This record gives sequence, structure tokens and C-alpha cells, in this order.
Amino acid sequence: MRKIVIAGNWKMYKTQAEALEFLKGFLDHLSETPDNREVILCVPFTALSTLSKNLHGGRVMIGAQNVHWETEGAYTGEVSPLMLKELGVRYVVIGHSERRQYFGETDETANLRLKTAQQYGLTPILCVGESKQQRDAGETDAHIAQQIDKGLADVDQNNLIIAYEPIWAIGTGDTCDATDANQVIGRIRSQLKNPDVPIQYGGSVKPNNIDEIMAQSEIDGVLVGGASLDPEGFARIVNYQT
Ligand SMILES: O=C[C@H](O)COP(=O)(O)O
Repeated sequence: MRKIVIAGNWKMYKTQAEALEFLKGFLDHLSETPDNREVILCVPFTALSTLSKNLHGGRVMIGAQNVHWETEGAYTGEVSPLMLKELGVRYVVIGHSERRQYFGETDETANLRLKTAQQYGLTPILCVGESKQQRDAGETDAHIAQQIDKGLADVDQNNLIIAYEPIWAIGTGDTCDATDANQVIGRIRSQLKNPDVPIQYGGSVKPNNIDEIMAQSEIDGVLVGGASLDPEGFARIVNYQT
């Protein structure tokens, strides 16, 4: 059985104090859920240490939102996989569309980050997805196939999560139709060497659409942006009903 992975991506939100405040409310609202449901909070670098100390040994795990491909070096502003490991980080988001759009991330740099993350025992979450323009031009599958092909070159598919995030659905409230997302994810899976890689959907996931999204056969979890900032709402997403 493929595992289910529910991850929050806080992006550039929450100070340490706000992160602690979130945690109190979030843990209070989490119900007992099946063992195969992994829960991850991907938070800013500045909140990793605090969350790690306060979640130690619990069921909620910590993820970062980026990692450099070298262990150390003269790379001002970057953070290495060793630095993340030391803080108890287990997961790292790689190749998010916002990193591609604003910070020059490419399939090639995502590939370097993926390989180094795995080398240091981190599980990467590789983000892929098409723009509105690409979707309208009928280029969704070709674009994603290229992101997967280049991004996963020489990558171990036994320690990997993929997130399908149509760019036009991110932060817009314009969720991709669940059956449509299911089909795209099915086609991504058919391109993988390991069909058991968990594949998430991301893009305007909310407490009121999570049940429908998770009812789809190919969707193994969600990567949640805005709705993961609210403790009660994100707990509802984690506690989705089957
Ligand atoms: O990483 C998360 C995605 O960018 C989705 O963000 P959103 O849930 O705010 O649309």
C-alpha cells in the first residue's frame, strides 16, 4: 500500500513565536489517524529548530523548503543538508514553482538538490506542474514529463515524494478538478520506475475540498500552502474523512 503524506508548506510565514502558537492549537486538534498517514510541516529555516525541539518524538515531522547541493562552501545565504539534518529535519521541498519563478531554480538545479538531499538521508518532495498558458496550449503532460525526466535523472525513487502543483491553482482558490488532478498524477506515475512513489496534489487545498481530493485513487496526499497556516484548518485537512 502506498503511504499517505500530508504536508504543510508555510512558505515565508510565521516567526518562531507564531510557530509555537500554531503548534499548540494544531496538536490539540489532531485526531488519531491511520498509521500510514505521514504529517509534515515544511517551515522557514528560522522556525526549524524551535519546531524540532517541540515535536521531538511525536507523529508530526519537520521539513525544510529548500537545500543546497553542497555540504559546505562559499554560498552566501544557502543552507546545507548537514545543517538541516542536525536540526532533526527529515524532508525537504525541492523545485517549488515559486523557487523556479523567482529564484532561477531549474530542473537541473532541482536534480542536484534531490541527489544531495537523498545522500544525507533527507526525503525530497519534488514539485512539478504546468502554468495556465501551458495547460491552455495542451502542453501539461509534455511539460511535466520533462520536469520528471530531468529532475529525477539518477535519483533514487525509493526515497522520494512528488507533488503535482498546477501553478494556476496555487494561492488562487481555483482548485484543479479532483478527477483531472487524479488523471495527471496517474500519468506521472506511469513515467516512474517505482510506481509506489507517493504523489501529492497541491494548489488551493482547503478543509472543504480535502475529502474529495483524497477520495481519488492516484492521489497519495496533499501539499498545502495557505490553509496550513491555520492550526484548526490544517488539522481538519490531516484528519480528512475517507
Ligand atoms: O506548496 C504549496 C502550494 O504552493 C499550494 O499553495 P496553496 O495551498 O496556498 O494554494
